[in-house]
Amino acid sequence: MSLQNPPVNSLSLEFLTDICISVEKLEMDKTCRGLIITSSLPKVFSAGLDIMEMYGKSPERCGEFWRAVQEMWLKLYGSNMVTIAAINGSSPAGGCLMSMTCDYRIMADNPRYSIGLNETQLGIVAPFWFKDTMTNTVGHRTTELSLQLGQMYNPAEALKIGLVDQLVPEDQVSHYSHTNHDQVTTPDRSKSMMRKPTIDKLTSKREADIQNFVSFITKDSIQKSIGMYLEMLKKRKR
Ligand SMILES: CC/C=C\C/C=C/CCC/C=C/CC(=O)SCCNC(=O)CCNC(=O)[C@H](O)C(C)(C)COP(=O)(O)OP(=O)(O)OC[C@H]1O[C@@H](n2cnc3c(N)ncnc32)[C@H](O)[C@@H]1OP(=O)(O)O
Repeated sequence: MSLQNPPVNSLSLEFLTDICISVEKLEMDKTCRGLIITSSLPKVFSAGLDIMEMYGKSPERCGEFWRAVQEMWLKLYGSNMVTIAAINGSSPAGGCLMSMTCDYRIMADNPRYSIGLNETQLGIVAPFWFKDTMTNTVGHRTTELSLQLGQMYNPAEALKIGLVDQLVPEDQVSHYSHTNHDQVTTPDRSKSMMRKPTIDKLTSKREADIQNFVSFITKDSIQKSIGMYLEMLKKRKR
């Protein structure tokens, strides 16, 4: 599955819905042995959630958006397929979350790229299931530090903390993803055993999580922070 939503593969409601439909189709295809997620765009795996979906939108729309974010996570984290993230560009926030849902992460060894949960930099708190996914990937202490600082990691740092499993030359990300994938032929039942408690936690609190998101994101102070962050993104470009 090659992500293609220019300019930066931001995860809008529409794009998330497309991703969920694609994953669902693959999940039902008995001939499909697994999934490699990568990006068709240069330099960016995914810029994370589409910030415009969280800025100036109605509570109803925000709720619909958040349900789609949850759905993407539930489908990928709970997938019966062997999943590999072939991270061929930067992957902040929701992009990092998406790659952490996979069984294995291969990243292009380009020091210009970065990956991490940077929500704190936007003035927002990472939701509990983002935090749980990171804890399951890199451990409690690293997650605590990482979330408090909104830390982004270059590939070498990401490998060191275990946020990615392997670094490869930029032009060989696809090759290594397929080679690794071929070595794992059957999805292991230990995957669902390890992930079930985290998945059950969100499933049981799904509606409350949507309500929390909507009331948090529509607050004037949070809208102001997001607006300032958007301005900063645009200025940085010039
Ligand atoms: C009680 C509490 C309960 C619940 C809590 C609720 C919680 C809220 C949780 C919300 C969770 C959020 C997770 C997220 O994913 S938020 C998104 C975070 N993403 C980022 O911060 C990424 C920002 N982008 C970048 O760093 C760079 O763009 C990137 C490195 C990805 C690529 O750099 P490049 O130089 O190639 O491109 P740019 O010139 O920067 O960008 C091109 C245009 O794209 C726009 N852009 C970038 N990122 C986004 C985005 N995520 N959403 C929307 N638009 C984005 C950027 O502004 C440029 O636009 P133009 O200037 O061309 O118009």
